[in-house]
Amino acid sequence: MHRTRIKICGLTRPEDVAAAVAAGADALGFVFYPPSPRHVEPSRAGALMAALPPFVGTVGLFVNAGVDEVCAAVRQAPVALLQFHGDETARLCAETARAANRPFMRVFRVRPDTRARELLEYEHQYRAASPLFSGLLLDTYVDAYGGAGKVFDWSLIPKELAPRVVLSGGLSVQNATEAVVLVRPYAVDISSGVELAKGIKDAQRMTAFVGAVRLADATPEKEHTHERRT
Ligand SMILES: O=C(O)c1ccccc1NCC(=O)[C@H](O)[C@H](O)COP(=O)(O)O
Repeated sequence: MHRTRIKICGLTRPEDVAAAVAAGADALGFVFYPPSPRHVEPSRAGALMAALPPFVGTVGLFVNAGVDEVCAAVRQAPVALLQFHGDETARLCAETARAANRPFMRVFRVRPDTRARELLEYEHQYRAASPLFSGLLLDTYVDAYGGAGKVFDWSLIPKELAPRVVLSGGLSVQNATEAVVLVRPYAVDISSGVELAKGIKDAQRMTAFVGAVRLADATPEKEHTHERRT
């Protein structure tokens, strides 16, 4: 049985970090994008991370940050993985990841007219650009950069790509089981769906979300009702 990994993103408070870990999150995300209401200073994120037990992954989310900015952030908050959520080119991701000495995830923001082939080519492009590329995170395209709680059409994800992707965008306690049963992604990522307010997480919703994903993991494989495009 596949165990879908779970990342909870946009943590800003020690009590939320503790609750996310208690809920069973595999990884925690810290938003290093000052305009975001979920922004944390790297020094604060470093302090939040210092309280973590072993085997909990940490991710630093950046939007169009410069190489120096990313390197300075990871010195204060030694996240295990970078997440590039803006318009960073493959070359810039490769250069930044090398300078920061960290693997990275690239975000693709899916639009209604995104084609399956485009997703596969995008993944290929980033994989070819750097050995530090660790995978694609699929989020929903919105005019702002993210954490908007909007779902995209999961049937756009090619079947061969699904087991490698991190699925995000508008996931919630209500839709998590369906999303995981339909897509069978490597991992899921949630932020606004487990919030009381922006940057303030809800312990009960985090626990319920993890439970909804585990329910999907335990649900036997069946024919996908969504037709996958190629
Ligand atoms: O959270 C933000 O404020 C944010 C700002 C800029 C870029 C990305 C941002 N968040 C992305 C995420 O938290 C997740 O990776 C993911 O997109 C899930 O978001 P949600 O739809 O709210 O669950």
